[in-house]
Amino acid sequence: MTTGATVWLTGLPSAGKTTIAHELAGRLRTEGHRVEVLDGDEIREFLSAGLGFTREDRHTNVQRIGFVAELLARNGVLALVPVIAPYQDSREAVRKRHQTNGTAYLEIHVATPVEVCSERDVKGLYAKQAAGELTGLTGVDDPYEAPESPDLRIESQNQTVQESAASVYALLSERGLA
Ligand SMILES: Nc1ncnc2c1ncn2[C@@H]1O[C@H](COP(=O)(O)OS(=O)(=O)O)[C@@H](OP(=O)(O)O)[C@H]1O
Ligand SMILES: Nc1ncnc2c1ncn2[C@@H]1O[C@H](COP(=O)(O)OP(=O)(O)O)[C@@H](O)[C@H]1O
Repeated sequence: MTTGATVWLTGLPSAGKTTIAHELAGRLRTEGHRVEVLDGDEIREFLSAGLGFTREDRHTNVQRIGFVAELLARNGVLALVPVIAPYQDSREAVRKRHQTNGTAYLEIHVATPVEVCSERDVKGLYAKQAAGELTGLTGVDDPYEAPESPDLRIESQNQTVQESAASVYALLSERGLA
């Protein structure tokens, strides 16, 4: 069985987490790795149905995803997790769960500045917030606690999608995980 790992991509809405995860997943699958992308939106439709965006609900969401990712990773899957995870203590709890089980865990900060994210505005959330139709948007009127020492920081505004995905791939390779 190949070695699994959780690769958590944290960052603001529209930072590029999902795009990088899918680009990387394609490359890893081509090479024969077993890969799952635990997409935030999908998880919220099923595993976390009914949860909102309060601090408590976001924490619960992140712990559930961390639990599933660890199970997958422990069984040889590369679990790619493009989920905001705005709170340091939530992310730390997920890291600890992996550590306790001896499962590899990488934290990638997709550190695209909020100005760039709000211009990309893939889902129109920044526009909605600006129009007063939405409150509690991460990075605008809700907290985002940036990781202090992630395993990798990606400045997606200065790179192509392929370059960003390649930098995560390089890290996995360096750690003997790809
Ligand atoms: N208020 C608010 N704040 C932040 N994000 C919001 C909000 N409302 C809806 N969304 C959309 O929900 C998507 C999934 O969020 P996550 O599960 O990744 O968030 S969290 O970790 O539980 O905070 C998240 O997906 P991404 O854009 O892919 O990051 C958002 O598009
Ligand atoms: N280097 C890059 N990495 C990732 N996305 C990028 C990059 N450069 C531009 N983009 C664009 O930014 C947008 C990011 O959207 P998405 O991946 O849905 O963000 P998130 O999942 O963080 O909300 C996409 O339209 C993508 O094509």
